Amino acid sequence: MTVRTDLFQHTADFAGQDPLRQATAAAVDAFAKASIAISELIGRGALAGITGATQGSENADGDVQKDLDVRADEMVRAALKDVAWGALASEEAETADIRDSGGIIDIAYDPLDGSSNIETNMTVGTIFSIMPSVAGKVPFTSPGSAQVAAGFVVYGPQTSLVLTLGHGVDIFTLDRASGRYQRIRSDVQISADCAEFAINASNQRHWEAPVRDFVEQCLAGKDGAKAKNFNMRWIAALVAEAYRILVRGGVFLYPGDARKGYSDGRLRLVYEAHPMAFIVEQAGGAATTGRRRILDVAPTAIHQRIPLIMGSKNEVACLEALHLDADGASVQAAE
Ligand SMILES: O=P(O)(O)OC[C@H]1O[C@](O)(COP(=O)(O)O)[C@@H](O)[C@@H]1O
Ligand SMILES: [Mg+2]
Ligand SMILES: [Mg+2]
Repeated sequence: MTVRTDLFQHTADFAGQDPLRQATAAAVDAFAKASIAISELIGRGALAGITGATQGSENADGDVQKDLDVRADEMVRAALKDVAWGALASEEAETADIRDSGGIIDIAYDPLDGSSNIETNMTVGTIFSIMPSVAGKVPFTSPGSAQVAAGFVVYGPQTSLVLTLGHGVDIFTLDRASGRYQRIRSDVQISADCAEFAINASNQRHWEAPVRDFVEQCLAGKDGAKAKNFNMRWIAALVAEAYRILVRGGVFLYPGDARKGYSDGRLRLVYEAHPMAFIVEQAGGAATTGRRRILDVAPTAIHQRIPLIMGSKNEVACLEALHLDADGASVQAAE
C-alpha cells in the first residue's frame, strides 16, 4: 500500500520552530480545514441551500455576489480566527481587516473563484496568498515576490489543494474517507512547451494586437508560424485553468482589453494573480502581464486588476516578445 504524506504533516515539517513558518503553516492548515467544509457544502449544492443564486449585493469589485461567495468567505474567515495574521484581505470585503498587535503574516484570499460556475455544477475553487507582515509598511503593497506561501483548492471531481511554500509545488487530494488531504504529486513541473491555450474568445474584438496575433498563430496550427496544432480550453475558473496547466502544460490569458473597465483585464493582483504567479514560477513556468513579470508588481490597491498571462514558459516568452514588438512599433509610429 502506498504511504502518502498528509498535508498537516507536510506543513508541520515546514514550520519547525520558526515563528513566521509556524504562522504560515497554521494559515495553510486553516485554509485546508475550511476547504473541506466548503467542498462538502458544494457537494450537497441545492440540498444544502446553495443554488448559485445572486444575493442582490455586489462585492468591492462590482461583481454580483452569489450565495456561495458569501458562505465560503464566512467559513474561511472563521477558520483563520486563531491564526496570527496582522492583515486579512478578501475579495468579498471592501477593505482589509487589520489587527493592532500579534500579526506575523498578511493573508489575501479569494474564497470562491469561478462563481459563474456554481449553478452549472462546474469547477470552482479557493485561492490564497501569504506574506510576512512588515512593521511600518502598509499591508498588501509589497511585490508578489515577498510571498512565503500560496495555494489554491480546486473543487472538481476531486477536491485538490495545490501548495507552494517557496520550494516547489505539491498537490494534495482530499481523501473523503479520512477527511484529510494526502499528497499525490510533489515537485510539479510545467512543461516548457505546450499545445493548448485558454482565453475567453468572446472578447476577441476588444483585444490588443499582441494577443490577437498570438491566438491567430495558435489557430493557424501546423500551417502557421508555430507549425503545430493547438487545442483550446476555457473553464471560466482560474483555479481549473491553473490546475490543468500544472498537470499537462498550456498557456492561460486574461489580458486587458478595450471594454469599459477592462483595461487591466478581470483578474485581481493581490488574491488571484500574485498567488498563481508564485505557484506557476515554482513549477518552472512563467507569469507576466505581457510587459512585466507579475511577481515584480507591487499593488497600489487591494482589489486592483492586472492582465495575466501564465503557463508554459516558451509560449509565455512568445507573448512577451509580441508585446515588446507591438510597443516598439507604436513608439516608432508616434515618432
Ligand atoms: O467570465 P469571464 O470574463 O470569462 O471571466 C472568468 C474569470 O473570472 C473569474 O471567475 C474571476 O474570479 P471570481 O469568480 O472570484 O470573481 C476567474 O476565475 C475566471 O478566470
Ligand atoms: Mg476569482
Ligand atoms: Mg471569487
